[in-house]
Amino acid sequence: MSYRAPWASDPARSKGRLHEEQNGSVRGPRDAFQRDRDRIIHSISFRRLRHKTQVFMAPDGDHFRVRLTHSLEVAQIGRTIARTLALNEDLTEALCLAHDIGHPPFGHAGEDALKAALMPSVEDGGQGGFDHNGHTLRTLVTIERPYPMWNGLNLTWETLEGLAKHNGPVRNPGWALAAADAEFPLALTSFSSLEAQVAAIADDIAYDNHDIDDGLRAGLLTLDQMLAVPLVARGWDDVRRRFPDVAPKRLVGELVRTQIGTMVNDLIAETRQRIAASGVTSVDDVRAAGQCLVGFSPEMREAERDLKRFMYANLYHHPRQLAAADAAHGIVSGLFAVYRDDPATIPEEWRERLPTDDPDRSRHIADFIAGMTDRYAVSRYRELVGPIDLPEGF
Ligand SMILES: Nc1nc2c(ncn2[C@H]2C[C@H](O)[C@@H](COP(=O)(O)OP(=O)(O)OP(=O)(O)O)O2)c(=O)[nH]1
Repeated sequence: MSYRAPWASDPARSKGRLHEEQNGSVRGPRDAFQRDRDRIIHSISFRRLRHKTQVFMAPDGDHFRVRLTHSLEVAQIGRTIARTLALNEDLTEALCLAHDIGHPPFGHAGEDALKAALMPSVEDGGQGGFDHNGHTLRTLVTIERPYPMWNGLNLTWETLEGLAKHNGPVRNPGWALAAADAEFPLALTSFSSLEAQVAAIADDIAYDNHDIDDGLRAGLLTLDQMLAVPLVARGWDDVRRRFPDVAPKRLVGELVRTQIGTMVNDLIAETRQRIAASGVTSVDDVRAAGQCLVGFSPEMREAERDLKRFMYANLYHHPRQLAAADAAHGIVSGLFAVYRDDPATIPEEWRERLPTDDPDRSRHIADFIAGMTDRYAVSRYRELVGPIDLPEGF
């Protein structure tokens, strides 16, 4: 379409889908990337994100982010950036909405437990390890089964490619990514489209900011403590100057809004400059550019790194979070051991497809566990293993 930049992804020029589709009558007016976005929204894995940990495990408070609300905030930020840069909004949105679909229950703690259960080295008898980005591809290509004729959502090459390269070009794909790439080659070593680069950085902008909001809400962070971060201190000065008579606790939302706006504006200005300087004229040029064209200015990159360092030290690794992560690790590894030692405990739908030998058997069990929501994992653990006292922070 004419309002899109020449370096934007174009659905009319998509490299297509793995399986040919002939159901033209139900296709309607949507283009390929709109259909990808809609397939993701209608998938079971997407719905399950509503009960999967972002930072706080199975949170009781209705106002804390979970993977679903995080993904929606990422999509909102991604669409704003894509529209301003005249990129394809639908592809950007599809990538934002799907980027966390491979997360197991309990976020990083659940992932660590599955990593430990599936030893990485296949040569040494391991099962190929576990990684949430690789598992996003595996979920969308193999595990989701809404169609009668093939496994997976049969998404376009551009959507799968963007998800595979969420963290940039991939030199050493893990097991799941290599398997997806073997089925539908995704040119893993080149750079991704600008839409995928936008989705990746929209992810960071969203969680950098909403985790401040949630950390304050949970009482694990204080505003005074946060002012040690230069980016936050600058935002806070700006907010206080604009609203000198408003009580500080009423201004947290304004601080988060201001900071998202500052990061988005910095990103757009820097990206415009990089695109102009690179001389790219097509999406193929973008993939061959040898660098990420979407990015923060050097000053903002440094400021954002400082913020992340602070958040790891003070929120993500807060003693209360570490205790919750320990308990979550125990739940996931406990479930893995039960299902492996006593396959009769696996629900029929998964048991009837259980491979007879390792590593396929362990992988199948990990697929089942990775799809669980936090609350489903807790309830299965209580039923199959025994009572568990969940620490504060669960
Ligand atoms: N509770 C807790 N949360 C964490 C930890 N590490 C990261 N998080 C939270 C912070 C963010 O909200 C979110 C970022 O992790 P993601 O898996 O979404 O992104 P990450 O950059 O780790 O990987 P990705 O970009 O998806 O490849 O998870 C942790 O060790 N504990």
